[in-house]
Amino acid sequence: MQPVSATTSSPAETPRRAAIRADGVSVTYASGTEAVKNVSLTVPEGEFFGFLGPNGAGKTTTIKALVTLLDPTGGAVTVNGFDARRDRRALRGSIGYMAQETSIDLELTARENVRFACEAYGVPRGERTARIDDLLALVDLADVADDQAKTYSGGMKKRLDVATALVHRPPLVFLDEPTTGLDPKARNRLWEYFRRINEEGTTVFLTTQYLEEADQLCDRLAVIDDGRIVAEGTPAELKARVGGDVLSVDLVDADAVTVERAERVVRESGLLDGEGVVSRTDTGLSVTSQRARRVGTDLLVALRDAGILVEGFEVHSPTLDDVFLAITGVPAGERVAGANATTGAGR
Ligand SMILES: Nc1ncnc2c1ncn2[C@@H]1O[C@H](COP(=O)(O)OP(=O)(O)OP(=O)(O)O)[C@@H](O)[C@H]1O
Repeated sequence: MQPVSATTSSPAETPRRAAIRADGVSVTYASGTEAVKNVSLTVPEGEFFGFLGPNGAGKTTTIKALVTLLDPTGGAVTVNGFDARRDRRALRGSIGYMAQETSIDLELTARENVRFACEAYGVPRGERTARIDDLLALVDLADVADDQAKTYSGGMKKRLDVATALVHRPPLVFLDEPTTGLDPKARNRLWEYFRRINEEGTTVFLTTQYLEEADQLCDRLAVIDDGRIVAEGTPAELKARVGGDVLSVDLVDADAVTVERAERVVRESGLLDGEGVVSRTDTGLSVTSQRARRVGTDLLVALRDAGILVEGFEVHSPTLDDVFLAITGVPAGERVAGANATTGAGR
């Protein structure tokens, strides 16, 4: 293995080695699309790291550069101490990768799929049977291990995908939007496995569009938008960056003209004292401010005095959805070309 540099954490902790290190990584596709622009990040061993971003932000392209499925046009990648250009084979052997598209063969049973993965990853013959049984038990597919994968639900197929990515017991696993399209129950079940794997020492790099998923699972997050990392920190740090509480106001008429008028009323009320952020939402407004709790009622009165009917409201501590809205200007999971609905209240 190549020597790896250590990452520093709090002075009291022993510095952990970096499982992933990306230095100024850029990827421009042949079409000219600059999908990833000068991305640098370090993930220490043992961390559960989340990589968030809206559709087309560059998450999959970054993951592909990290797992050597594509060569960056600029920058350097080191994973588990292996340089992505020089030690490609060794790097690949040291990681698990669950792609967005399934890699299982639907005609085969779960057992056959995992056995096939064992062969592909060179798991010693004598260890295979026990390894297969362990993994199928881990993802709760032991009872249906001999049924063809085509008879499985979406959640079961994803769980089989996870099992095949783990056959060689990699110290680091990349999960690219592993729960997209699953119902909440199936998603929760996968979260349990991911947690368990991480608790047993596996470093996890997860991309997701689901902010609750990131909040539930991740020690630390980076947000990518339009190919650039725009925020990084623990979920708590990112929420603190929002700067205050959030007043969500649902309007009776949430048409563009009324919402714009409501936004103007809030901004010109003087109640926010020049700080805070007012964002338009599908149902009305979101007002993020240190003063949201104190002046919430007065803002509602100002709207009523302007003839704008309020259907409902609530004040809450920031969630990652609010972080996302504040950073990228669009609600999570939405990408509106050319639109930026966030405006500073005092501007
Ligand atoms: N093979 C490709 N050739 C050209 N452009 C591509 C290719 N793959 C992705 N892109 C473009 O690169 C940008 C980043 O795409 P990428 O798939 O990395 O984003 P993402 O954040 O993973 O999105 P999603 O959440 O939709 O999967 C997008 O503009 C996309 O259209």
